[in-house]
Amino acid sequence: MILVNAWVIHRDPKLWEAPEEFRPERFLDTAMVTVTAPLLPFGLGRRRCPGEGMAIRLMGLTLAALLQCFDWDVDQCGAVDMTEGVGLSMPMAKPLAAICRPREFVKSVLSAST
Ligand code: HEM
Repeated sequence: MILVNAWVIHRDPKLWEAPEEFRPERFLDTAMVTVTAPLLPFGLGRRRCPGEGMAIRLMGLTLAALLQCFDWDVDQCGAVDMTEGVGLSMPMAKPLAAICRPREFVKSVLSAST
């Protein structure tokens, strides 16, 4: 069996500028999201994730709906601790405690539909 170490590829400074920094804006450059980019969130080859198309289409919509419909808060200090824990799916070292409250327009939409 051959296992591809995506963790190492995603942190290779020869492939990525400042790989340890969270810089989502690097993907605004469409050259970064071609099939030849060293980015493997959905795996590779014959066992590559079959849900990729669905996930790509739904992620933006889901995130936009969560931001549009709810006000979000994290714990008292207002900052998210991004320290990585240990595990196959790279959990957070300290689980995120977030509070979401429906925005006013969501409450009225929901109460109108009952
Ligand atoms: C952000 C969303 C998702 C990510 C990052 C993701 C990532 C992955 C990865 C890394 C693999 C392993 C690929 C490999 O072995 O090389 C995988 C497998 C798989 N994914 Fe996803 N996935 C996502 C969403 C989905 C969705 C929405 C579905 C189904 C509706 C799905 C269904 C599957 C299935 C069935 C496999 C196993 C494929 C096999 O072993 O042949 N995934 N996914």
